[in-house]
Amino acid sequence: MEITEKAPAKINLGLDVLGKRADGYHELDMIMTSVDLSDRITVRELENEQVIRLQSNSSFVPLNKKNHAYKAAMVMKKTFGIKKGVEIYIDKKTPVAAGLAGGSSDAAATLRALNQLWQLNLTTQELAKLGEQIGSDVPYCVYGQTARVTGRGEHVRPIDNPKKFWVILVKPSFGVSTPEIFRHVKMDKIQHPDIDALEDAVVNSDFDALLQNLGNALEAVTLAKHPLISKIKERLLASGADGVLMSGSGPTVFALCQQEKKAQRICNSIKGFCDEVYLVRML
Ligand SMILES: C[C@@](CO)(OP(=O)(O)O)[C@H](O)COP(=O)(O)OP(=O)(O)OC[C@H]1O[C@@H](n2ccc(N)nc2=O)[C@H](O)[C@@H]1O
Ligand SMILES: Nc1ncnc2c1ncn2[C@@H]1O[C@H](COP(=O)(O)OP(=O)(O)O)[C@@H](O)[C@H]1O
Repeated sequence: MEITEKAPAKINLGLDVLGKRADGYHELDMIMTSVDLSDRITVRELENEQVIRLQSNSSFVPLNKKNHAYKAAMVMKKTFGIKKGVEIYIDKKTPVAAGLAGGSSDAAATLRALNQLWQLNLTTQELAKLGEQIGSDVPYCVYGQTARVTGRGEHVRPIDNPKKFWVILVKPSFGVSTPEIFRHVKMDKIQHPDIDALEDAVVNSDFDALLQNLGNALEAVTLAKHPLISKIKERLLASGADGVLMSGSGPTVFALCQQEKKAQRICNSIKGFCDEVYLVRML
């Protein structure tokens, strides 16, 4: 038997850093949303073998136990004492180390797929709880859609039926290490976005208020190391984008648009400036 699950990329419409915790992680307050740029995870039972075997079309993902999909399978096997082997194929579409949670989403999709393959009947909440062992973004990726996410990333409150916008993703050619960006956070320098106001804007489908309240406390930290991100933001604004922001710890920048034609125009004009540009929609 073989099961395929989609692993959509996420963007952070808002990200606030509230403080550093005793365990070294940071307390966050975020509004996250998934977009229709997705990897595909296919799991297949291996006969007479207990191993977790990984394959991918991408040379950018580790094909070993460091892979988030591998970790997800290992957590499932250990937690439920499963003695079966599995082959996991990662069809990679989301750029790696981009602030789009590609690896976390692969882990979440692997949890969902193995839940079916091994007939475990786990709920979304139970899968998200298992996801905490793999990475901070995995619980959100188990839920997907749009959500307010707090704590280290383990508290996920879905926001129902938000209005869907067009999203232009612009990924510079370099990647960014999330731990390194968090290491450079100085709490007394952080600019705090208003995440309550942002949630109200999302709930009320108020596009103007949404644009006013887009904000990412990590943006200034990553910008200081990578000035090209500022240039991309300027270019997007000059091309007519209404609101632009860096996603997560970066370096991907996104722009939001209500109309497809305008989004297409902005997308075309930024393509000459940056190689990796995607026109997608909120899920
Ligand atoms: C910043 C965010 C925002 O959505 O996204 P990305 O930029 O990675 O996509 C996430 O919080 C990233 O989540 P994830 O990439 O799963 O992080 P983890 O693997 O758990 O942690 C990697 C490292 O980031 C730091 N970290 C992560 C989460 C958090 N709440 N506080 C932290 O300080 C820690 O140094 C940790 O060792
Ligand atoms: N399935 C996977 N897909 C992408 N990256 C992975 C995966 N498994 C492990 N990684 C590693 O995780 C790191 C972060 O990758 P990714 O999840 O794409 O970034 P981000 O958290 O910035 O969105 C990379 O260094 C990569 O080597």
